[in-house]
Amino acid sequence: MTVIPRDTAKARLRSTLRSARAALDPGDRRTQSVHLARVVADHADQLLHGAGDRPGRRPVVTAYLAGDPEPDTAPLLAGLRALGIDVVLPVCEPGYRLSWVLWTPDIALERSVRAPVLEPVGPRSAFGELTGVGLILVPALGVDGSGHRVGQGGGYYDRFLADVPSAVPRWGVVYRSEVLADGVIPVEPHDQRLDGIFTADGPLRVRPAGTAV
Ligand SMILES: Nc1nc2c(c(=O)[nH]1)N(C=O)[C@@H](CNc1ccc(C(=O)N[C@@H](CCC(=O)O)C(=O)O)cc1)CN2
Ligand SMILES: Nc1ncnc2c1ncn2[C@@H]1O[C@H](COP(=O)(O)OP(=O)(O)OP(=O)(O)O)[C@@H](O)[C@H]1O
Repeated sequence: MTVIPRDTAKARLRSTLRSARAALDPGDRRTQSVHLARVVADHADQLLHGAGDRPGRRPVVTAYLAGDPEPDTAPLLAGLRALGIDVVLPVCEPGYRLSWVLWTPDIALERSVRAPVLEPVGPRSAFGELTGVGLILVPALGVDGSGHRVGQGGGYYDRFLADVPSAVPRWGVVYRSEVLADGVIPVEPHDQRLDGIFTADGPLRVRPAGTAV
């Protein structure tokens, strides 16, 4: 099981954000999740750049299977698939690495042995084995206006994003109250910045397109 430090400024912020998220009204969470799915579907195309320009091949988005009280990604996954976009989902591997499984609506799910999340059961690929990935959707508890992110604390996405070409856009998915003021998130050297934030209110680009990490 993932070991997470609890006594740092970031750990305290994580804990505050977790409590605030859990305190959101469930109806509001559902409504925001549905709006979020629409926002992502409406903007995926322009973010995907040339990822779909491969004859006969579908563009690919990396997403994730949300667990309560994260914004529900079920409508989002279905919405992307309805647009002809392949969605891949993460599996937690040893060493805080992620592998990826192609999502289908009827895919079997099982609880991860490494983190309290559900994972798809199916053939796994390393990110480098995937072709056509044009957008990375990143789970977060909060993101600030410079693209700094607080996640669940495993460091899975910081490690993953460090190895992904910066040309592939990486966008956080949060409730609108989780867009934080600059300076609130303690930044560490390993932290990977995001290019933008999806909320129910729309896309918010926080770094100019093409900026190097
Ligand atoms: N839906 C979802 N899937 C994901 C992530 C995520 O943030 N959300 N991850 C993003 O990296 C990875 C899993 N990472 C995680 C790492 C630790 C915890 C975790 O331990 N959470 C506990 C807190 C334990 C504690 O308080 O110490 C919890 O939620 O109760 C959750 C996810 C990959 N899959
Ligand atoms: N590229 C990396 N190489 C080595 N260790 C890393 C790297 N990125 C993060 N870590 C370690 O992972 C741990 C968690 O990092 P952090 O608190 O930033 O997680 P997080 O971004 O909130 O989590 P997650 O990405 O799983 O949602 C820290 O102990 C950090 O040192």
